[in-house]
Amino acid sequence: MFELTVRDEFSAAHQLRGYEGACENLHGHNWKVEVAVRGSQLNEIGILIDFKELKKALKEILSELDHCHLNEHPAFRDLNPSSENLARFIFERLEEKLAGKPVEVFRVTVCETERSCASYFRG
Ligand SMILES: Nc1nc2c(c(=O)[nH]1)N=C([C@H](O)[C@H](O)COP(=O)(O)OP(=O)(O)OP(=O)(O)O)CN2
Ligand SMILES: [Zn+2]
Repeated sequence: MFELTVRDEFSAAHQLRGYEGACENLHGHNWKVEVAVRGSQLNEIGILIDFKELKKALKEILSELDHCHLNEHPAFRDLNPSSENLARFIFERLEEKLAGKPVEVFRVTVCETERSCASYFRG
């Protein structure tokens, strides 16, 4: 089994509805995102999937979130744009984009700061 990871980032504003504290107010983060995919079948040149293809898929998803007020995004109108929910959103979008490819999305990690990250994976 092989595991590949790619990383990217986006900047966005959010507010955590119902949070008791400053995070309920509108504020922003430079979110860092890491995606891990797994698979076992290498192609004839010895790669699982081109890093370029993974990075392009991730970039397309993050461009939808970049410079947005996340609470106004259709996915987060009724769901708090927490790091956890963002990680799951990116995971599910990536699964759609990589359908039919020889990899499984394994884990998506979203970091609000260098010290605070949430990961989503299927347990
Ligand atoms: N489990 C989660 N907890 C919190 C989330 C979240 O998405 N999942 N989000 C927030 C807020 O977005 C807040 O902006 C971040 O708070 P915090 O990590 O405390 O940010 P600080 O800038 O204060 O970071 P320090 O590491 O304390 O400097 C809150 N909680
Ligand atoms: Zn925040």
